[in-house]
Amino acid sequence: MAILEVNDLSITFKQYTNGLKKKYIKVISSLNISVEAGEILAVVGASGSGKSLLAHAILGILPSNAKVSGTIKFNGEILTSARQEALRGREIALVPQSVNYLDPLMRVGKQVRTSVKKGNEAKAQREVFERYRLKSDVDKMYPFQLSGGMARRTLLSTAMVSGARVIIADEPTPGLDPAVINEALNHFRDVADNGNAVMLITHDIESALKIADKIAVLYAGSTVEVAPANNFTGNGEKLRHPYSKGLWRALPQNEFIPIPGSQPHPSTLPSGCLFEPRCVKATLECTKAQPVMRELRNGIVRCIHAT
Ligand SMILES: Nc1ncnc2c1ncn2[C@@H]1O[C@H](COP(=O)(O)OP(=O)(O)OP(=O)(O)O)[C@@H](O)[C@H]1O
Ligand code: NI
Repeated sequence: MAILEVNDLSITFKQYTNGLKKKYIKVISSLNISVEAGEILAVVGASGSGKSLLAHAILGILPSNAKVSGTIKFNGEILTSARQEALRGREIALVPQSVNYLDPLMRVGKQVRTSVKKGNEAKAQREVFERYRLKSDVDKMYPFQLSGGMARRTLLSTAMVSGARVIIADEPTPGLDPAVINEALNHFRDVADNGNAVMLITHDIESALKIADKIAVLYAGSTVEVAPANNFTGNGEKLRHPYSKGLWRALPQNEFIPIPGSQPHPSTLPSGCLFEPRCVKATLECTKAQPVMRELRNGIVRCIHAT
């Protein structure tokens, strides 16, 4: 059974334009993902595709002007806001994208110790800092005294000591040196191998492929494909969606040819398939409705033409 399951998630923001006119912007539409115990799901997609909002929706930390529909389940049970609050930091932990999430007024060693829910706090904190190469003088520092990389390693440590069943890491590694990136990736693999689930949000498909079991590709606020990691190979011939194939081929180590056009802004989404305006396979049918997610060759895809 999936530990974490997101079904048909949509998020709309209510905004006031000048003259106090209300405007609704749909930033996530009909998004589906699930992660099983023992699994790492990597979530990839361009900037603005909705990766962080997905993470914040699961944690229940969206801004108050966000309207959410669809269901999010943890351990088979619906995550209500009361449950989200009870589980946050205990059963579901976040490695936030921004280092501003550190408490500016608390020494970082203490911040990490506070996250330890079981066992010896001091021991767990020192061990995780050793793992991330943070010397003992860092324990007593305040966030403003840390470099960007040290702050990231502190955020990683905070989530890793929590003992959570689900770790959601939102771009956890930018600015870290390759040895520490590898350490963090191996640590995620260990956490998953111990029967937990990891959702790794990243721009770095290459790194994600080293450890992930499945990759979910987001486009303009929706999932277009979820595929086993080993499908990201060769020319992308094993992938199902034209966007996933394009994203894969656009990598510098592959053909390095970008997909023409750009991802639509949430305020001007196409009415049919969200990728239709840029898709070489598009037909009139594609402009009519957003395709549903369907199973195909051991993965899922949102495209009527995928084979
Ligand atoms: N509070 C908000 N109000 C209105 N729109 C928002 C808000 N927060 C995010 N958005 C919009 O929602 C979309 C998705 O944002 P999100 O931060 O989830 O993207 P992302 O995939 O995490 O991008 P990145 O890779 O740059 O971190 C973007 O178009 C963004 O402008
Ligand atoms: Ni983000």
